[in-house]
Amino acid sequence: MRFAKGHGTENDFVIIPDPEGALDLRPAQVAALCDRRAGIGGDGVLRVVRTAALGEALTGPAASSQACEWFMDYRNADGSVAEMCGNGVRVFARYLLDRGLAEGPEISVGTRAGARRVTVEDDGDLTVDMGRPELRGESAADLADGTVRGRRVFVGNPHLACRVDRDPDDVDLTAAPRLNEADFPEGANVEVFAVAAPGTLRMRVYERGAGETRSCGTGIVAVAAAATPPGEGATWRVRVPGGECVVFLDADGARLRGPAVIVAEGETTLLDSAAAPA
Ligand SMILES: N[C@@H](CCC[C@H](N)C(=O)O)C(=O)O
Repeated sequence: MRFAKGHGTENDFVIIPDPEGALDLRPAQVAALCDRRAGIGGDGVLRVVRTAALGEALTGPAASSQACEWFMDYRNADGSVAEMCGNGVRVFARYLLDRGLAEGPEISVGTRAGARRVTVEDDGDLTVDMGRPELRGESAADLADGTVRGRRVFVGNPHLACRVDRDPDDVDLTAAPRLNEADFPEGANVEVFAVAAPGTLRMRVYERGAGETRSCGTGIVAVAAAATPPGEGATWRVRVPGGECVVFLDADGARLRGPAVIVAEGETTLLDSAAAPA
């Protein structure tokens, strides 16, 4: 089976081309591909499938994806399915463009959170229309070194964006955050962030289904939305351990700009990981 490897601000993905939807990618196989010692290694898998061949009902928020030629079937490193990935969709678009499977400067990618328009910038960065982040009240997470409080933000997938009054590097993210299940029945990605300078945020993230990662595009949008006074627009630079993205917020929603690169390609065999559910 062919694969490619790519990343956006070091949020890294195994890309599996499956244009005709021939693969039945099981969670244990995804976990094996993402294993950093026994596999290729990645925070998730991007299965590249034609929307017409997906074999999955696209209803609710996903319905607008029906109009897209290509669908990003996103899986977390533990094999679970996620609705959306802000870094992944840029890497997915880069893969389509590099392989001549789509033509820029604008392409639309189907996701379980709906269609996402990606624009190629002159310097090679990609900008994604991320829709309107929904701010939904407060919640808390228990971390290894204490409790953090934050805003629940929905960016197609669920987030708890927690502003902390210390350097995010000093927060202990070694253990999975414990969340209020009533607030997050499907789990959530947890961000800790602080204002580093006017217009600049610093953020770290513990991703649902992947653990601490070096970046999370939807998380970057979530903290930008949480840091912006209600009803106002804003532009935020958001620094993460793996680099930097920019978020533009206005009445139409959020746009996420950042890099995306393909670093390798090759062949692999689909194996089951003993660590993941079959
Ligand atoms: N890294 C991604 C988010 C991937 C999905 C997330 N772990 C979830 O389960 O919601 C991003 O760049 O947005």
